[in-house]
Parts: sequence; structure tokens; C-alpha cells
Amino acid sequence: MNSQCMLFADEPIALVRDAEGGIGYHPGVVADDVAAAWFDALLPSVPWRSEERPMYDRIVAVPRLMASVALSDPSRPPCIDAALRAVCAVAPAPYTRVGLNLYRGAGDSVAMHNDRVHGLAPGQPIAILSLGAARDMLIRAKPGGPSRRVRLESGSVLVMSHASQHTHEHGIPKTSQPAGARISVAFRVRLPCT
Ligand SMILES: O=C(O)CCC(=O)C(=O)O
Ligand SMILES: [Fe+2]
Repeated sequence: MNSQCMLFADEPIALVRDAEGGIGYHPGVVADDVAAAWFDALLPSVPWRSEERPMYDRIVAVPRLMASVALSDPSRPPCIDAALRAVCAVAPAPYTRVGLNLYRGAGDSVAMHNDRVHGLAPGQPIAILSLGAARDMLIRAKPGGPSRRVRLESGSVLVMSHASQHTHEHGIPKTSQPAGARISVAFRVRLPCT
């Protein structure tokens, strides 16, 4: 890599622009060894749950494990606080809750969707820290058209504005390439009593 590339290696990449900051990808927010240590700490300590949902005439398992932890929960894993500080360095906000996803391998995914904004504080970002294996995210404007593909590397933070949830969808498709496990840690600002 030449010095020009080195200089800009960790620059944020704007993927979507809007009045609230749009959607941006911040590579290298957390060093690789730190991200790996947080992955190793979260994998066994988070209360992962599997969910089912109806699909046509069947009930199917949601293809990933999920968990949710309040940032005020005294039993939260300590690295959540360290992760919060790292995320606040690029997307400061009064976060209240983290939603975690565990993609066990290449077959785990999340379908294209926007995050439900009901109960989230207007104007506040959603910041997703990636740990473990890199996976691609697709981002597409709601009217349809081409998707933008962004590789979410371990230690990166993807920041999405509240407004962008009305205009764009995002998802993590299954991949035909072998993939190790990945944990995403999504920081959100919930309104009180929702
Ligand atoms: O795992 C990710 O990076 C995305 C997760 C996501 O979109 C969600 O939990 O709503
Ligand atoms: Fe989402």
C-alpha cells in the first residue's frame, strides 16, 4: 500500500447523504486485537436467543442469534462500555441500548429492512460495531434500484441516521464464500418508556 493509501486508509466513507448525517462507514475504529478480544468476551457471555417467524405457511428460524442489553444493566459485559466509548468517538449520542446479532457462519443473514424507528429518539443515530468475520452489507434506496455493497470489517462502525431508516433499507445477505462467526453490536437511543 503506498503512503497516499495509508494516509486515507481509515477515512470514513459516506454511503448515503441526508440532513442527519446519512449513512457512513468508519473503518478501523477499534484495533484488530481489541475487536477480537471483545468478540471472544461477548460470544460466551451474551444471552443469545433464537427466534422463529412465520413465512408463508411455515414457521422458520430467524437465521442468526440475537440479544438485547440495556446500557444501564449492571450485569452487562464490561467490554460493552469500552465499545460504547469507541462508538461515541465517531458517532456521539446518548445511547441507551445495544442490540446484538450473532451470524454463526456464511448461511446466517438479515433480510433487507429498515430499523423500526418507533421508540427510537428522532434525530439520533444507530451505530453498528462489527466484531469477528467481515461480512457484506447491502444498502438500497426504498424506491428500489441498485444496492450499494459495503464490507463491514472487524473493528469498523457503520453509522445510520434516524432519517435514513425512512429512505433506505439495509441487510446482510448469506454468502457463498466460507465465513467465520460475526457479532454486530448496534447502539441505539430509545425513548423512555417504550
Ligand atoms: O449485523 C448488522 O450489521 C446489521 C444488523 C441489523 O441491521 C439490525 O440488527 O437491525
Ligand atoms: Fe437493521
